[in-house]
Amino acid sequence: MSLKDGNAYKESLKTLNHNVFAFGEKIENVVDHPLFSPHIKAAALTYDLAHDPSTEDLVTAISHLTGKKINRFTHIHQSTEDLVKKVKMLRMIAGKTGSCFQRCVGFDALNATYSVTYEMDEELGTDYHQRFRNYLEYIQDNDLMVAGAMTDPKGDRGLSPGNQKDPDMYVHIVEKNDKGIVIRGAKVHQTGIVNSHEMLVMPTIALGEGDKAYAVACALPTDAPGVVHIFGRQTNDERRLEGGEIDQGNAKYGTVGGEALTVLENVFVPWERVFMCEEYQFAGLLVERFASYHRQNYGGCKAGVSDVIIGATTAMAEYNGVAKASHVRDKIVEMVHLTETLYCGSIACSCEGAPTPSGAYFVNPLLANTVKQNVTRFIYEISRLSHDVSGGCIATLPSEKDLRHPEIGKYVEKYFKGVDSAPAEDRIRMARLVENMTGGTALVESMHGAGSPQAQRVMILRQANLGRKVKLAEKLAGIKPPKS
Ligand SMILES: Cc1cc2nc3c(=O)[nH]c(=O)nc-3n(C[C@H](O)[C@H](O)[C@H](O)COP(=O)(O)OP(=O)(O)OC[C@H]3O[C@@H](n4cnc5c(N)ncnc54)[C@H](O)[C@@H]3O)c2cc1C
Repeated sequence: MSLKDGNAYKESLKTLNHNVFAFGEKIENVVDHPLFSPHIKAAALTYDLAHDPSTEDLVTAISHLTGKKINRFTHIHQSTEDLVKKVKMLRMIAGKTGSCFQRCVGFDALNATYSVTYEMDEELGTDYHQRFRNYLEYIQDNDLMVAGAMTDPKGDRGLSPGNQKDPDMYVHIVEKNDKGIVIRGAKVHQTGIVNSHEMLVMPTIALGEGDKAYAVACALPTDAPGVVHIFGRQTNDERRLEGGEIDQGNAKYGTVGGEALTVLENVFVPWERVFMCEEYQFAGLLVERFASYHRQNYGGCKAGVSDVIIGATTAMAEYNGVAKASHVRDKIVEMVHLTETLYCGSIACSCEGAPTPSGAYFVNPLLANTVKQNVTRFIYEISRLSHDVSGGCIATLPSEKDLRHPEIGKYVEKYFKGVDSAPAEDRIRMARLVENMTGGTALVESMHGAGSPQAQRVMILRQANLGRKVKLAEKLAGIKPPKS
């Protein structure tokens, strides 16, 4: 099958029979629904750009399984060049959407599961890797969008999965039979899942022997029987239902990815789609590998999003007549500096990547975790600077309906005008874009997406090799190692 374009992707979603709820209603057609369509357009762009001669080098790759041209979002990294191209692709697409286009989670889940199943088989004599390769070929050949389903609801965070009062707080295996397994529980914050074809389930945390029922990795269609998706609310999402476009800020592509709570109510998964079944010893490795790939992304996509925020902030400074003020220029420089620092980290962790035993390339995990740690701070600072320069109107503007109103529209236009050369509507549109990209849901994604800050600090400490650093210091200080 050939590479899908955006339209073919959207049409393919219409054939899904999935169980999606939003605002207390069952949604029959997510593709044409105003709540979902911005997210779907963002994902569709990842399909269209594979056909654009100016972007196809980044957005396509050659499958190492089949030798066919595939969408990069279904590719297994074969070199550090592939890792670098991933980051460049994410920045390029985010610059066009100004929001999340959702496909990196599944991309990272595919890469992590690929290498970890290989290592499991080597150590345990299982046959998960070949199963996974068959699944991957199916995904690549049909150019499918895969959601990466890691995060469990977790209930009481102070208790392990098996000690929760409600066992469903982590996805677990409730039955094994000759045909497959039955799983139960839920995954939360699932980016793009209502417009994905498949979901790849992974454990959330490292597990001990007592929790082996929770050691499960498997793939299932998003419309499998027993799967229910409950779409999450976002800041100002009801503006999509009002008609008009200015008040949405980014009417075409929305905010963040469109996340859902996905309930798995006794879902059957055939053995050919099961890639971990009780091998608790490998849960931690799968989590860490996925997390590092995912943290690599953030200096790519967030740099692309920041490019748009910097552009919007610069434009606001011009509309306000303050673009030449030295403090404003300095704040814009700081925004650029923070953005490029994020990008440097993502490029560096890619260049410093190395092959895993499976042959798939993995990022440098210390640098990848450092990037994501920076994102939890820098995007907040970039947004703060944007708020500073743009002015209070990003929080107080009247609605588009007031702007268009026959009686009072003239006042909105008159009193929200800045410099004479720019129409008031341009200033209002840009202010709404800043509002959309720098507040609420958009900010929280930078904090918790790909794991909360402490999760990165744990990985940073583990990777930091403090012993080597102590030895460097001891040598210079003239401290002799103890005689053995
Ligand atoms: C916009 C967005 C998109 C996302 N997309 C996806 C996705 O596509 N797929 C997916 O699988 N996940 C996704 N996530 C989930 C993301 O990985 C989680 O939000 C993140 O791992 C944090 O988990 P949590 O939200 O349950 O917060 P919590 O784990 O509750 O964290 C809250 C605080 O509690 C602390 N904490 C948690 N547990 C402990 C503990 N045991 N001891 C001490 N402190 C603790 C944390 O460090 C943090 O400071 C997404 C999240 C967001 C916000």
